[in-house]
Amino acid sequence: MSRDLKTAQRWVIKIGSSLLTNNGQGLDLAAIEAWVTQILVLRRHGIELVLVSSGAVAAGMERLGWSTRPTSLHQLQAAASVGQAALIQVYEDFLRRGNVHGSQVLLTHEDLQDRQRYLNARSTLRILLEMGVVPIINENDAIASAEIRFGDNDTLAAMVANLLEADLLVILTDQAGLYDRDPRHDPHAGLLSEVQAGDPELLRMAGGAGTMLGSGGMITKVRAASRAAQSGAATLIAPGSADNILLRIWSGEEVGTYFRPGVAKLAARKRWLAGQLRPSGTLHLDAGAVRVLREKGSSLLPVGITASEGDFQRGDLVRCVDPEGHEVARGLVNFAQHEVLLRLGKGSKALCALFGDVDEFEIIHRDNLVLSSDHG
Ligand SMILES: Nc1ncnc2c1ncn2[C@@H]1O[C@H](COP(=O)(O)OP(=O)(O)O)[C@@H](O)[C@H]1O
Ligand SMILES: N[C@@H](CCC(=O)OP(=O)(O)O)C(=O)O
Repeated sequence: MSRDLKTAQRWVIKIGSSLLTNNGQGLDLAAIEAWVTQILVLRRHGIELVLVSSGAVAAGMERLGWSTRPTSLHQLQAAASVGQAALIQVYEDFLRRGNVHGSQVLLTHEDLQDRQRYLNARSTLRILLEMGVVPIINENDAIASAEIRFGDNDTLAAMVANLLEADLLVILTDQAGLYDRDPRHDPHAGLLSEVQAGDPELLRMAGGAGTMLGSGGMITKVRAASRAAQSGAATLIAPGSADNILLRIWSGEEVGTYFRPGVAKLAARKRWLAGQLRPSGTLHLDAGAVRVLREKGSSLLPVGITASEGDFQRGDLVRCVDPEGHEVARGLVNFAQHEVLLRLGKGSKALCALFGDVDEFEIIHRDNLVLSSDHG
């Protein structure tokens, strides 16, 4: 069966507005407690979890005593700003029961478009996961203007799944999954158990938001599944209010709609990386570096680099060539050209002597490195 979720190590879980609120009147604390309790169990099973949570506007409206959702952007932003604090507090309180910390990460579209900010967000999230923290992500509503908004959190969650190369994107919503037509409008709608991410037919089945609370509806979820598949993640759209839903997903129960990513994760990831950008520089490697890259799949360290050409910045794509000038790999650099030049050929001791306590040695991390034979 293709729903082999036991091997999924890194999950992004998106909880939608339609689920998080008590009919728009503040947050549904009992529901949040139930998800966090399951998240704590999953963590004990070694799963890394990132939450993408909506609910800031609804929580803010309650705190401010507003009974109807404002229409002006600035009022919505003000409500989100007040509510975001409440939202994080609620998650943190429940997580603390399991001795786990939550952290707040607020993103705008621009943060993930700009390569440098993209890499910074990626590094921070990775460190948080290494530390065992559960990052809780939302759109930075207070400052996001119309042009730089994600708008719905489905898109944001898919981009986070790409960013972290998650294995699984779980989109919890107020329906049992994706139906062949909107079940709110047609009682004969049939639930789809398993589909292929990126199948254009699915977009015709998916409609807009079901309630005033949600934004995006199923269309943005179906698109999110295609986007997540680009870096090899499977997506599951599942009923967030069903009992123990996250644990049932983990145990392999066939709930919700499963979107097969189509290609193997590594192949997808490599195609994604290789197709992303044009190389803006070249790193010349010595024979030892070429060997460990090829044979061990190692990260590229400064010690194996003999020369660096081009005008690249942190996050840019560069080519890596062997002593004969043949391309052996491509990857995203952690340093700009002038910083690479300072590090050329240096081992960790020399780097520490120069830069003090260094926490990032790799010029290209192995997850950001694609051997040239892999992408043809
Ligand atoms: N084909 C479909 N299958 C299931 N739900 C659909 C479909 N088309 C539209 N919808 C609507 O999408 C809604 C979920 O999206 P949305 O309201 O944005 O929720 P969320 O806040 O969880 O993102 C459902 O309540 C449903 O009415
Ligand atoms: N960022 C907004 C939520 C946006 C939103 O409603 O998205 P969705 O849950 O996809 O319908 C908030 O926290 O209120």
